Amino acid sequence: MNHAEFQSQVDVSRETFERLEAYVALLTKWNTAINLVSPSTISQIWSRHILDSAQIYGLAPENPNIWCDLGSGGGLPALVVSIMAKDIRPGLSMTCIESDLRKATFLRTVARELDLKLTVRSERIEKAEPQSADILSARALAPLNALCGFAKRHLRPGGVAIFPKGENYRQEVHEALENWSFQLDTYPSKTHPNAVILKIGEISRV
Ligand SMILES: C[S@@+](CC[C@H](N)C(=O)[O-])C[C@H]1O[C@@H](n2cnc3c(N)ncnc32)[C@H](O)[C@@H]1O
Repeated sequence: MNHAEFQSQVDVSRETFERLEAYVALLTKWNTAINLVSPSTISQIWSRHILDSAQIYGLAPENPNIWCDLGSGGGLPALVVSIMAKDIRPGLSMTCIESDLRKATFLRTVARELDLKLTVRSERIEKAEPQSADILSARALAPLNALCGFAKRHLRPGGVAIFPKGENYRQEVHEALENWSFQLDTYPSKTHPNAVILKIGEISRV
């Protein structure tokens, strides 16, 4: 995908697009050794992964300071968000919690090469020190019920969680509401016809 094609979907500067290209090159290179994304999706990496993550950034409230991404894997959406924020929200600091040591090394390598304000905690989400994040994200990590428990630990009061979900999201919301109450906004995904992005706040146990 070139800058003009990407720009037609998400408004980013040429410098930001070039950083995204550098990230895609590293992800593609490392993916031969570590399974960061499914190898079958590498040929559609821009639509399946980069645009999919970029739309999460687009739903973030104005001026967050602390963004925490859980189960970051190969950096989706954490690295995409961090790259997009670099010039326009320089105050944003990203923390990734990723227990797999090799993936954590990849995240740190990209952050260093692209000079991103990003910290990696290679530990379990359940054990990591509470992050008091303004925004929490998690892509392809766990059912919503479990994500609400993670959010309770790592989101500050008044913070917002952004979770992309597949077509079974209604069932996940139904199950989560047995244990949690929350405020929910649902946005259609721009990259998958039946997928959505859930934006959740005011999470508390029922
Ligand atoms: C399916 S991958 C998704 C990765 C990335 N978010 C994406 O969308 O491509 C889930 C990731 O979460 C990490 N993970 C799963 N459970 C975890 C836990 N309890 N604490 C920390 N990391 C965890 C795994 O190591 C894996 O890298």
